[in-house]
Amino acid sequence: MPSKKALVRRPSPRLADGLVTHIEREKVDIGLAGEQWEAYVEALRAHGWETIEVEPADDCPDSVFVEDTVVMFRNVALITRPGAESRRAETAGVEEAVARLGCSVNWIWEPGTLDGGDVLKVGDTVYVGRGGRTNAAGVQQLRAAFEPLGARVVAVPVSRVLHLKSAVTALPDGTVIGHIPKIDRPSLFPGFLSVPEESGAHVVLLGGSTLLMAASAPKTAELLTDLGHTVVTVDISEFEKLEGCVTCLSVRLRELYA
Ligand SMILES: NC(=O)NCCC[C@H](N)C(=O)O
Repeated sequence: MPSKKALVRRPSPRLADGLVTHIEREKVDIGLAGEQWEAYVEALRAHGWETIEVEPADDCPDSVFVEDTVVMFRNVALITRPGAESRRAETAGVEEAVARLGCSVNWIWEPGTLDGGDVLKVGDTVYVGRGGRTNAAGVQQLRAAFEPLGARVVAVPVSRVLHLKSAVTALPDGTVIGHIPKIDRPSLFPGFLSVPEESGAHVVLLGGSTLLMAASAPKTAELLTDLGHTVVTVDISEFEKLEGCVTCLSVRLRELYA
């Protein structure tokens, strides 16, 4: 039976100092962020996910965005080397957490850089965004780690947003969804559905046809509901101010070998 475990990481008290690259900095309400994080974790739990808290990294403002620090393929955890130097200290605690879960651990090495937010898995196809955070060496190392396990790694350019998954994610049937103005090459994705809002491009697959989405994309929620999906929404406004989205607040572990 597939495991439904998800890694999450409590926000740092320094969250408000998190990086912003493609948007204007706005004041983050740290108290509200904490409440929104609890509600996000509760939404995962309510849909059958066992959440595992990675040791907090209070000195790392962006540590709540745990998805960027590790990429899973089957039972292999590829610990990243984040493109932003200020985020590199985040990986140690995550490495410990995945090792404890029995994952086989592999690493991105210098000069490679790669953020988990740049990796979108659709079945055995692994799309990797080559952009501001992930470099060519990082893409090569991802290929070397996952292609021998049966992955087909497809590199795609990303220039308009922080990460590939800021622009596109995928529905349970494999359809890639995205907001066209934010995508460099929509034609690279077979089975593409355009959505009306930028944050509508971000879905977490909770199981079956249930999707977790940000409350900031009501038109897309309506569109996806009309296509027969069940949409669960959470308000993540404080994380969106730091270019975070629903995907980056957890790492879903579906194929643990245990
Ligand atoms: N995967 C993601 O979408 N991560 C969001 C990271 C946001 C953080 N402020 C950063 O710039 O690294």
